[in-house]
Amino acid sequence: MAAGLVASFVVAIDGPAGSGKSSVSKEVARRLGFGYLDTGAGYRAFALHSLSGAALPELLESFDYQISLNPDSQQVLLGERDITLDIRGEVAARAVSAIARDPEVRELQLRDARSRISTCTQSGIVVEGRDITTVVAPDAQVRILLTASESVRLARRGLEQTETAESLKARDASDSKVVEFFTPADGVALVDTSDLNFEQSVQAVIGLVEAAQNGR
Ligand SMILES: Nc1ncnc2c1ncn2[C@@H]1O[C@H](COP(=O)(O)OP(=O)(O)O)[C@@H](O)[C@H]1O
Ligand SMILES: Nc1ccn([C@@H]2O[C@H](COP(=O)(O)OP(=O)(O)O)[C@@H](O)[C@H]2O)c(=O)n1
Repeated sequence: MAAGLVASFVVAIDGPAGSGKSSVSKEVARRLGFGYLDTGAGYRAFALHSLSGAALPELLESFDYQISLNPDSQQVLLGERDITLDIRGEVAARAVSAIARDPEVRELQLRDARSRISTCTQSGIVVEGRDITTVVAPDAQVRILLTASESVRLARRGLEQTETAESLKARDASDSKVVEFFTPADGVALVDTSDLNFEQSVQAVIGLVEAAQNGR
């Protein structure tokens, strides 16, 4: 375990937008009875927080953020405000990559994610984002890079209609300058979901978890 992490069994999943990280991680967590942490939600919440126009030191100081670790009911709060739906919108998507480039914001999110992992009361937790396998939980028992071809990812997002193709491509391009999530780091398993349906993707991840649990 990396310093500060005490949660029992950690499944770390990284990958670009639309690869299936959130939906697959949630379902894996449900089936295994694990907690689920969407670290992108923290960056998206900070992006909405930054729209107040305050300077960065003040934004870092006043960021009051909560997220549940329950895969069946993900509630996100900024202070008293419920931003569960707002963080998925185009406004947050357009603002988030610039925010995610700032080292102080990344440090705050790193501490936040590690603290949530360490307080998870389930037997394990699935944590997904861009730098989980490399920075947040490099010593996780299972480390996976979930990918899919760009056309497949755009089609999946198109079906959801949460973000334009241009915005998603710009976000991936900007994000990949900050952290590497197209090529697996040493010891990270690559799961390409381009030709897998949802259930096959879930099974691929569960298979890797079971192999690690059985010491294979
Ligand atoms: N392997 C898959 N096959 C088909 N659809 C998938 C698969 N994985 C995810 N999806 C669908 O694609 C959409 C985007 O997935 P999502 O989990 O939000 O990706 P990410 O969190 O990586 O951005 C969702 O509607 C999800 O149900
Ligand atoms: N571990 C993480 C998670 C998200 N992020 C940033 O937060 C944004 C939103 O992440 P997300 O996981 O909600 O995005 P999707 O993959 O769901 O589209 C990303 O575009 C990155 O800018 C990050 O930098 N590091």
